[in-house]
Amino acid sequence: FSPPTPPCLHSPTCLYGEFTVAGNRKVRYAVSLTESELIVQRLTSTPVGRNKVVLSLEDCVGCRAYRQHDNADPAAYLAAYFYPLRRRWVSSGVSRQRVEQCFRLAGLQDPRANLEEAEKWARAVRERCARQQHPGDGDELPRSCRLMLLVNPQSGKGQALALYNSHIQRMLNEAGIPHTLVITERQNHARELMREADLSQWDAFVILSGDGLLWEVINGLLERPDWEKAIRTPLGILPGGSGNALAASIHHYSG
Ligand SMILES: Nc1ncnc2c1ncn2[C@@H]1O[C@H](COP(=O)(O)OP(=O)(O)OP(=O)(O)O)[C@@H](O)[C@H]1O
Repeated sequence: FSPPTPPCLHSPTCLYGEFTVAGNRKVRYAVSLTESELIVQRLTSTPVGRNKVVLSLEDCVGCRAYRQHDNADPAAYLAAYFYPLRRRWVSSGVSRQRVEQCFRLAGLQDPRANLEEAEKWARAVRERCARQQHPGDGDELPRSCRLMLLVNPQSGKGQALALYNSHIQRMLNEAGIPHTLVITERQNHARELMREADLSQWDAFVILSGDGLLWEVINGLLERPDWEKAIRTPLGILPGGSGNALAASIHHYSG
């Protein structure tokens, strides 16, 4: 194939391909991957200004290649998941909105060759995402993270578990982050878990709750004999409580 003339506003194209999308095999798209962006251009004529989408790899949480369970179809699929800041309504503030790009690769008759091509793309997108999001890490990718996600089903109006089912589980899967879900059963449950956890098994603890559960996690870690090392374990908080003051401040200051 011969890539189209690279758009001068973007960095050089690293990968180029022409694919259809999962739901419509008639319309073809030119897909270009640069060091910092995924550029998707519709090849079939379309209303002016709506034929090109530029997605920043800084907003990409994950990318994967897969085949569907249809032996008659040799195609492979490439899915990339983005959460760019967008305005939902003209008058509203910006918030992160989910954008999924899913392409169908069926250039060859051999299903394995199509899958290999999709995997090559997925690896290339993930590597560039890592470089954009963690510029200091050189070419080395961070190893996959083993996460314990603690959810307090009682926090706030009792919506934390629903939030996990509707958003968080999907986002972690899209990001390729294996996680163990722990639903706290009572007051001080999280604190006891942190006192006893084998920290060699975990890379991070994330709390989906209000301030109270994080308070328990921190206290549990500080009550361990190895507290000085334990308290360095990365902690995260996703707002699932009523006030969420701590989550709001941390996310505000971290941008
Ligand atoms: N299954 C459970 N049943 C009852 N209480 C629980 C359970 N799991 C955790 N808890 C306790 O609930 C307390 C309050 O939780 P959390 O801070 O998450 O919610 P919240 O008070 O509604 O939120 P916010 O702090 O934002 O107002 C925690 O200190 C924790 O000990």
